Amino acid sequence: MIDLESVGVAFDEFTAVADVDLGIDDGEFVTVVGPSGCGKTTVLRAIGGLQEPTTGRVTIDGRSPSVAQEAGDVGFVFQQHTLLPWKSALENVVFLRKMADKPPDREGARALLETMGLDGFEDARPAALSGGMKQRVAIARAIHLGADVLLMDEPFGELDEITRDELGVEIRSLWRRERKTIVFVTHSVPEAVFLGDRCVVMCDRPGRIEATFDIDLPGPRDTESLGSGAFQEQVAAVRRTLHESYD
Ligand SMILES: Nc1ncnc2c1ncn2[C@@H]1O[C@H](COP(=O)(O)OP(=O)(O)OP(=O)(O)O)[C@@H](O)[C@H]1O
Repeated sequence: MIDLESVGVAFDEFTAVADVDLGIDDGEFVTVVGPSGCGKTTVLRAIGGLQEPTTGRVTIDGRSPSVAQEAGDVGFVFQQHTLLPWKSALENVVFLRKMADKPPDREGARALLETMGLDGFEDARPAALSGGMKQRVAIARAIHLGADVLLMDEPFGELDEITRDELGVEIRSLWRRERKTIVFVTHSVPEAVFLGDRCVVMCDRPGRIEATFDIDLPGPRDTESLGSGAFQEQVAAVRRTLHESYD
């Protein structure tokens, strides 16, 4: 369980985030959407122990985020893939486990790369991979770490729309299989609705939670559901909230 209690973050005189209260259950897929600068990354960094809150507190299973992170229980996937350029795809996936002092599992890493559609690219260096493939490696690395909590900051932000949609479907099926807790930050309302079981809408000045939506879409989520009426209605409701916050 991730718990944010009255979390505020200020940078000198500037309040980036104020009064964020949010509880995230184990195994939940939560998306955070809002305009640029509303504090989404700051909240994610506070959850991951990369940003100390100025007020309030964050706990992960009762521990401070930095303790959870050092134990290898929190994995990150950023917009920029952050792979090591001199290591192969496979080595990039396995090395974080080494850093976290977890037992090596090369076969597990290989199988994960295969699941992510990277069969045959295990020995390729990042420079030889497309943007989408690099992000697949970064996601495989975070999952292979064995972390229960995955924090994702616009991981598909630099990808074309079709690759985004496909990776969205893949990340949902990985999540269903692995039952990780995922917190996923995005600018894109359709992406937030498609991926999340719960969508947290943030607004700015100062950054805060404006509303939370339970996303209920019938049937499995695949690229077909992007055209469904239920999906469009949920997207419209989130958009309305974002626009109203500007009035
Ligand atoms: N280290 C920092 N020092 C000073 N100000 C910062 C720092 N980090 C973030 N900010 C400010 O805090 C606010 C929130 O930033 P943050 O990156 O969390 O927003 P965001 O919603 O993730 O934006 P984007 O979608 O553009 O990535 C912004 O106004 C930003 O300029």
